[in-house]
Amino acid sequence: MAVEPLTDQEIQRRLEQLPGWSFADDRLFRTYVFKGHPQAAGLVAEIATIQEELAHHSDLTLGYNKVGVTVNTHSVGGKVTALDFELAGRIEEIAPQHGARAD
Ligand SMILES: C[C@H](O)[C@H](O)[C@H]1CNC2=NC(N)=NC(=O)C2=N1
Repeated sequence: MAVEPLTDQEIQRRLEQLPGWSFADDRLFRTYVFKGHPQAAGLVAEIATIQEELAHHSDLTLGYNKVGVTVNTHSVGGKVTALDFELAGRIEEIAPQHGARAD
């Protein structure tokens, strides 16, 4: 499957379906906040599994009770593609199960 950078217009359209996610500097990003560290780390572990399944990987930061997710597509020079939205959507589906809330 050929993957191509999305236009800014298409990115904005897709972002409307992903509350909490932002776009800047050719990246999609979001921060989740948790009750404590085990919950935050649990989300990171499940994201890692999804990323292996999709063969698409975000940059993750794990703090005490926060997880930061940043993603773009390296193979097109670091632009946002449909693959980034697919990963973001998958993360949104599972984050509530870890007690995630908005930053
Ligand atoms: C071979 C492997 O699927 C590729 O290197 C994948 C791995 N994960 C990736 N992740 C991201 N974010 N962008 C990529 O282009 C990418 N490429």
